Amino acid sequence: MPSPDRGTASAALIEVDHVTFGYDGSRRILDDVSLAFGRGQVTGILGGSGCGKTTLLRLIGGVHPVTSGEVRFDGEAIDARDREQLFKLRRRLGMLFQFGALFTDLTVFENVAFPLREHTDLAETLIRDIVLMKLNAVGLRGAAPLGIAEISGGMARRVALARAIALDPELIMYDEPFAGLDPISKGVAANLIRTLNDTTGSTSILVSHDVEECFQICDYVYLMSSQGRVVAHGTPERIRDSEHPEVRQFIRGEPDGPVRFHYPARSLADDFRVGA
Ligand SMILES: Nc1ncnc2c1ncn2[C@@H]1O[C@H](COP(=O)(O)OP(=O)(O)OP(=O)(O)O)[C@@H](O)[C@H]1O
Repeated sequence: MPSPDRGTASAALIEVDHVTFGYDGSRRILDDVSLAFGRGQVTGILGGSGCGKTTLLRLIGGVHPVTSGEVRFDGEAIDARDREQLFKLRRRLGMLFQFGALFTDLTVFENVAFPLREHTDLAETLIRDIVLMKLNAVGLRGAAPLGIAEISGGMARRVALARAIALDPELIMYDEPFAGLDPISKGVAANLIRTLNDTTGSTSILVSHDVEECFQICDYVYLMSSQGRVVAHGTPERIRDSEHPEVRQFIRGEPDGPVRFHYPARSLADDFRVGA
């Protein structure tokens, strides 16, 4: 079982330390996982559908308490039951949800202004300047007055990105930022994530199925297995060169291998009453 690289752990903004978690007692989603997210770095979490990537982001955001182990933000253990701590934590954290989750009845401008109005007492003129600056950073200042229905999926993702960085978070978590995007929009989104990370000095965690985009922009990558474990971790180069069969299957997108195509089932003979 890999553990966080102790050499970088002290520089880590987030440490997931031997965490086990299940939504209920019947099934473990994460099984004794340890990951470290270096300050100023973009770290990718790759893995097939349902392996617990989004769950991991929720634990970092303090949405659910861990069953065992500890998640630390800047050295402080996150307690999902401590509302005061969570309020402060969430102020330091930006989240880009799967498919953006924008308010469709608000304009592009209003969507980005939303967290500023919710979390600050800034004057309207200052909010206006910040919103336009954030939209400028994602290339959409000119789209400020448009409705969400009037913009493309790729633009919507960028608006969600502008909203995620509105409060200058120290940590930005991206859940499937490339899902449903065409190759050009994917490339634009990937470049933006890297550029925003570097220009704002924040730390980014990127959950994705997209191996190439992830490898292009990440400093470090974790690969999770369907059993809720970390299979491999390292720089994209190291992961790409890995001889581990499950890593190779995932990187090459092979339909069958250590990760089985078939969900566990009774034998064909049993199900079709053959040879009974
Ligand atoms: N709120 C919940 N209550 C119970 N089970 C859940 C809940 N959310 C997710 N799960 C289950 O936990 C497992 C992991 O889900 P999760 O969304 O973390 O996976 P994922 O790796 O992010 O998948 P994907 O790549 O498809 O988004 C899945 O089997 C899912 O059905």
